[in-house]
Amino acid sequence: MDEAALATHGLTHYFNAFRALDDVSIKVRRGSITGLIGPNGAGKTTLFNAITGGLRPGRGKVTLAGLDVTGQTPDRLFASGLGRTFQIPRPFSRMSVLENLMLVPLSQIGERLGGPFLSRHAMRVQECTIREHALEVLDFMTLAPLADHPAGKISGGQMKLLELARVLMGDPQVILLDEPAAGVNPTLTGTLIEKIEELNRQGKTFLIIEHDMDFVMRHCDPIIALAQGRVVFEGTAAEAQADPVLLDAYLGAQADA
Ligand SMILES: Nc1ncnc2c1ncn2[C@@H]1O[C@H](COP(=O)(O)OP(=O)(O)OP(=O)(O)O)[C@@H](O)[C@H]1O
Repeated sequence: MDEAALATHGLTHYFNAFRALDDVSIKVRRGSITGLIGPNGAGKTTLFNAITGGLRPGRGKVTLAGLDVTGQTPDRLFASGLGRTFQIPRPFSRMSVLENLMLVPLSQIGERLGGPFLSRHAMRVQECTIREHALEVLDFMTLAPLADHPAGKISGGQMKLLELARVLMGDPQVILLDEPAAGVNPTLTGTLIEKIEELNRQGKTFLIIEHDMDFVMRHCDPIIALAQGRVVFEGTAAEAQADPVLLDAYLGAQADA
């Protein structure tokens, strides 16, 4: 059986004449917490967009558990078990934290539960089920006390937890996180890491873009580095710290910043 929960095969993408992705082939091992690093502009978010359907790659293929999913819409991919969060959280700010979670399955899981032909009674039962599930997810993410708060009024760190909670509503097997620790205080980062590791123990696979090297070195294995749209390194944290190409391409660039 293919070990890769997710893989890209020769992904190449141009923005006009600029090559943002250059023949990117990566394998995200089932059950891993894989880190994706690289200097600003390396192509990390473009790679996430090409994987999760926000961008149709010019060339190459994306496979999810061995199945070709290249160019599928984000909604379809989410329904197939691939979830992602964004660098800048995008909650519906006037809705409550709980409502933000309940919206996810109405457009996703709800369709699987019976589509538009449900009776009123069945719809009420479905809404209760979704509400219970949302409350469980909020509890797991330590957000239950904020359930009735407007999502726009919670802290940046809590929004990152909410993003992951929204993704968990779909129970995806593979989760992509775009800079989960950016702008998050150390306490909430600790909570986030604890939850990622717990979900990983339950079998979920993660691919995480992160600039916080401490986070990456401690919690990600393997680590993949991109520079100028190309994969320049893949290995363990210890190998990353000793790799001259990586030091030059990334850690050096960071030191210059
Ligand atoms: N829609 C677009 N149109 C044109 N150029 C783009 C577009 N999106 C990204 N780029 C360019 O592609 C390159 C890769 O950008 P990308 O956002 O993927 O990098 P990144 O590694 O995620 O950077 P960061 O760490 O700063 O988020 C950058 O030079 C960026 O300016």
